[in-house]
Amino acid sequence: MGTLNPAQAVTEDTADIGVKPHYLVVMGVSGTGKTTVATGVATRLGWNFQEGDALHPQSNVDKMSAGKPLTDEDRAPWLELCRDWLREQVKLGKGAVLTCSALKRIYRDTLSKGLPVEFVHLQISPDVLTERMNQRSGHFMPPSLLPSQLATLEEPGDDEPVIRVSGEAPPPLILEKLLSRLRDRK
Ligand SMILES: Nc1ncnc2c1ncn2[C@@H]1O[C@H](COP(=O)(O)OP(=O)(O)OP(=O)(O)O)[C@@H](O)[C@H]1O
Ligand SMILES: O=C(O)[C@H](O)[C@@H](O)[C@H](O)[C@H](O)CO
Repeated sequence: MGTLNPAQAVTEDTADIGVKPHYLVVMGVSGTGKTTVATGVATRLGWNFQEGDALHPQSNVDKMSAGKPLTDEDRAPWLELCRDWLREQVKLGKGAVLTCSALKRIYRDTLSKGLPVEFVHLQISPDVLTERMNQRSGHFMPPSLLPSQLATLEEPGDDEPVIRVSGEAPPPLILEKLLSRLRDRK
């Protein structure tokens, strides 16, 4: 849940010129800046936005809040809801962005099967992540779950529909970089 607003720092003249609708899943482990970047993209381009964390069953939120990592079984119903949302957005046809950790390849395959979904992987070092998680307050995810998040992450392969962006720059710069990558992607 980012407090920074990258969209504010983007000037009018860099606008959304040349960005056609995409269906993005901003992925990565907890604290990478998914919400910050995804809300920036959605605000800038007028696309629909869904916070993936809001689709978790309460049992998953309770489990993570108690410092216990989710299993494949825990994540399955959540991924289905994420996929339902993406499917609906593709039907609407105006572009959309979802935050979802999508840590394993099989999760990404579930989300994108038969849909024109692309993943935005925010890459960030464990040290920066730890610092961010420790500084963040008011979020259910405890920093103690970071090692299991990192151990579970399967980096997207070159055969996957992925846009890799460094998540370490200030949010406005990440947003500019991503918009430029989207403009280049037809
Ligand atoms: N590029 C950035 N530089 C510095 N701080 C950032 C950056 N992006 C996000 N942050 C801060 O790091 C914290 C995590 O960001 P955010 O909530 O967007 O991550 P997230 O990946 O959505 O996390 P989660 O999956 O746990 O909800 C927040 O306090 C946010 O303000
Ligand atoms: O797959 C998972 O383990 C979960 O989705 C987590 O990644 C959290 O939902 C999220 O990142 C909140 O911090």
